[in-house]
Amino acid sequence: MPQSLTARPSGPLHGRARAPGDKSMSHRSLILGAMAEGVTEIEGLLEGHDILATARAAAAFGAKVERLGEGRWRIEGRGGFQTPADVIDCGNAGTGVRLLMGAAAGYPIQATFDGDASLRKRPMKRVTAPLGLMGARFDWGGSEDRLPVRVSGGALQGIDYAQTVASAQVKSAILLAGLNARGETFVREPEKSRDHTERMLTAFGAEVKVEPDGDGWIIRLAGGQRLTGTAVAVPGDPSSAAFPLAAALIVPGSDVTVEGVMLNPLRTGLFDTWREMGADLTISNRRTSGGEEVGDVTARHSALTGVIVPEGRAASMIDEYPILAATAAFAEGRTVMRGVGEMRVKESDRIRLMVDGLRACGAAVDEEPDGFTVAGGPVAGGAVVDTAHDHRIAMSHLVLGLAAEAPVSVRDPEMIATSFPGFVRMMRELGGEIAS
Ligand SMILES: O=C(O)C1=C[C@@H](OP(=O)(O)O)[C@@H](O)[C@H](O)C1
Ligand SMILES: C=C(OP(=O)(O)O)C(=O)O
Repeated sequence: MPQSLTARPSGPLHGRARAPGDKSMSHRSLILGAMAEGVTEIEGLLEGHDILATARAAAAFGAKVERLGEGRWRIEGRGGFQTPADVIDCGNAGTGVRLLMGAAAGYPIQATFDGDASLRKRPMKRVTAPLGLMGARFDWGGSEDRLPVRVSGGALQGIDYAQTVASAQVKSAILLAGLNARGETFVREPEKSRDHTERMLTAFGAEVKVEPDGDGWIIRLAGGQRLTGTAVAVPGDPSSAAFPLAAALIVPGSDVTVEGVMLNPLRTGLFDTWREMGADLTISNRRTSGGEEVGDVTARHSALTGVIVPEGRAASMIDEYPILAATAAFAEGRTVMRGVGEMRVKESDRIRLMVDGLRACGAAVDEEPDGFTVAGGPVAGGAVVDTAHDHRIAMSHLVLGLAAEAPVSVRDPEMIATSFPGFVRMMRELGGEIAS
């Protein structure tokens, strides 16, 4: 991958593309497959770097992990994790490390987790605190709350845990640990977050009870349940599909269809928001695949209008605010995004990076502690943007550059491969001019 990539003002984007496998479900299919007894066959697995790190971790914990073909993987679990020989390096993946820590905590083993420079900056206590209450021990390698950390697991007790922020990663870590704890585990969420872990645990034979509770729900799981390997079909990732669809919305004359996009309502907040902005977005060929609703999503160039994004929608589109902000720069009026302080603790401080990048491209943006506002208008472009090695920041600015008045370059685009290795090729095939 070159040191920078440049997107040039492009003619209309046209065509059909297939969304890469969903990252959240890909991590979970490997982890549950490794925890289960027997064979799990996965198709449609995302082969991004985050997921390959989780596949290596699954093997290090004792599962037999084989790649059968493109997106086709076979995992033979041993019904438990063994102490790995080496440090578990989760690379850039918050989801990978947090879910794996939860899974590992349930077994009487020790494992040290680490990651790249970005992952080493991200908070881990949100997961280690509840797992600690369950009885797991954590020894921090450097500063508390940051990787590397050694987990000593086993002999856990179920807990009743009320989350303050709706986080699917924290919920999932607790549930995976709870599987091997004594007694019942409860997780209370203030708002609903993605429910792939609950759905997939059920597919692997566990009983998970979910009850509504205000705007959120209570998830309940009895300890001592066994998982049995199963077949998993991973549908397309709406968070990745968002990039070609966004390009179609902002480049005049475009008409792009992304096939096989997962439409779980806890993941489609961006599509709802774009529609409210006036986007011409249609869904066809709705069907069920891998226990999830999927469809083909078509976006056509649209005159967008700024909106106030409801704060309660944040969890259903938390990774999509960067690309929403890029499209908002082309809308008429202001788009207000609040209640998204979580964006500051992702692969980068995504509020700061988007504010800086959009301003460098000539957009008017206001930054707030837990959000930002983008005022739409002509986007000059003509900037070289810092990505802080964050895949979504890189892709969002490249999409923006396709519709700006002058080219936009991004530094350090190699991280795009963590979630969307085929991004540049797909954008080029659709007619987007992106080159090194
Ligand atoms: O559970 C998951 O697969 C994810 C949950 C979200 O993080 P939080 O749980 O921290 O909100 C999201 O940002 C991440 O990309 C994937
Ligand atoms: C936040 C993200 O992922 P993770 O937390 O797994 O690093 C993301 O993909 O935008």
